[in-house]
Amino acid sequence: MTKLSVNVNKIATLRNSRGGNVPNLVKTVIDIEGFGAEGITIHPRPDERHIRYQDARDLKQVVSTEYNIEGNPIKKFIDLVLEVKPTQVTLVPDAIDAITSNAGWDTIKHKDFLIEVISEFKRNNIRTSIFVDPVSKIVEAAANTGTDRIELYTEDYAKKYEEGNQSGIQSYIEAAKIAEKVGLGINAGHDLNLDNVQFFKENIPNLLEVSIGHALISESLYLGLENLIQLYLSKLK
Ligand SMILES: CC(=O)[C@@H](O)[C@H](O)COP(=O)(O)O
Ligand SMILES: NCC(=O)COP(=O)(O)O
Repeated sequence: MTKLSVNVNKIATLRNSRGGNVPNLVKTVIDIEGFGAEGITIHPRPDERHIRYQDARDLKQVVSTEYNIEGNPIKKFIDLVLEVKPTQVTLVPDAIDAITSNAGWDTIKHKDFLIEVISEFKRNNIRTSIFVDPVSKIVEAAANTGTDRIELYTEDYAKKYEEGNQSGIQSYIEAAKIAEKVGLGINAGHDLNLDNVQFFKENIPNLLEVSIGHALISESLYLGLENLIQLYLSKLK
């Protein structure tokens, strides 16, 4: 069973674009869970361009499924996560000016740092996951950090799948086998969508969770527009 965790960064992006509180992030999250999602993911960035640190606190009051907070473990982020105490923290090595996450951890080079941060979260009973590329030696070394899980960075898979190249899954299959061997749980995310998620799941049977945001929110616009246009037309008759 693979859990679907909905990343709601883009709901916050839309809200922030106008000021005010439309769409209402808290209400949207309650509804997303009501519609069956099994988790909520947020990725507060230091400039708070979408999720604000206060959103992370507000959502803690309403999330009733798995609450996953992703981000680069700078001090401000670590303090926030220790205060909010989500179900899971996912550590991502984001550059400060990154438009979106674009690389996984080097678990060999940053082993000592990761051990230190992960042990602090685990002392506080927060499950940990680290964002990694599907590279055998990186996944193997992830086990030395003490993390509970890895999140496989799926942009490369998604890009190749869109080009019709299904062999992009191979490195993920290898990575998943190694993760299982060294006792790590497996999550996945980035650019997963309605077209590519099933093939990924079918090939990674021990996949515990996917977090999906950008495509899912975009798809919800496309899938909702026809209905909504009819509703507006009926008001304007
Ligand atoms: C780690 C990851 O792949 C996602 O959290 C992604 O980076 C979403 O962040 P943005 O919504 O800021 O692009
Ligand atoms: N961890 C990945 C995530 O939360 C969502 O990434 P994306 O679907 O917005 O690319």
